[in-house]
Amino acid sequence: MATIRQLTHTNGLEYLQIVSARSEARIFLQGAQVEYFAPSGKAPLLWVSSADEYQPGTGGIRGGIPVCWPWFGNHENSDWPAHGFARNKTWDWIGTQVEDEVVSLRFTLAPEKYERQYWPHDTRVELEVILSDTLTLKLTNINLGNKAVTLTQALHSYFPIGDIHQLQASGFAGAKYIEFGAGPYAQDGDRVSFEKETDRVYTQLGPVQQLHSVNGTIEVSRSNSQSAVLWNPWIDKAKRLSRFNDDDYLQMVCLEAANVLEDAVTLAPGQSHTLSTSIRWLD
Ligand SMILES: O=P(O)(O)OC[C@H]1O[C@H](O)[C@H](O)[C@@H](O)[C@@H]1O
Repeated sequence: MATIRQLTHTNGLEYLQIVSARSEARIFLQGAQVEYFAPSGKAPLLWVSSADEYQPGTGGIRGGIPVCWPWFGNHENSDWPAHGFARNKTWDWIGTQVEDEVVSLRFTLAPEKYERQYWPHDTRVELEVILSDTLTLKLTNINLGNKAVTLTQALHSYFPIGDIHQLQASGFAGAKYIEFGAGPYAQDGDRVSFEKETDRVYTQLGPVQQLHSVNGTIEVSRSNSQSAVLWNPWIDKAKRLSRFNDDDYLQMVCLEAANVLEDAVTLAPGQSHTLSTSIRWLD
């Protein structure tokens, strides 16, 4: 029988703890951030830094799946916050469904929490988190106004890959990427391995990638998304990053289901769009 408890972290943030026959998860209301997910009998599928202190408003927890909305990365207005404001705000938990030990939870960021100087638009944003043997996130935007709205976004997933030197990411054949402001480059082959700072914004990317790690293979699939970000900060950036240990780069990689660059979402009045990603252990 699935249980859902609303708890308060020792440092004050509220979260939901969900335990079912299929999986165990924690979701923080700040940012509607999934911070922990493990299918029954398997290792956690998400990575979190031990350096994070779970403080409010610091850009979310360094790990799990921060929601980057209503823009991804640095805004063209350089003093606007990186990755939007949604990851710093408390979302409302608005619905729960349990069927056959699959738990589905819905969250929304109320318009009164929007930073209006950045987002004057009349939109509704909702995140559905589906906890089964697989973790699925669906991020829906609806344009309730009478003008077209364009946004970029990402489900910024951090994965526990054990040893970055032994990681191979696959599923990139045919894609293009921009890195450190340069490109687009054509992807060379299907696989990516890591030997330096990597911060690639892929476009024209197929719907399924895999992370072949010493911990096993993680499959990440996406829908309504032709773009994704592949990130490891490596040695120097690890030292500069907040809420991150110097050697954390060895153990994590981010593969972020996105709508960025030419894959940005433009919604006509009344139109909706759902970005989704599913994550599972393959072995
Ligand atoms: O430190 P944050 O604002 O959470 O950003 C963390 C990272 O997010 C993305 O992966 C970007 O591509 C990186 O350039 C950035 O460093």
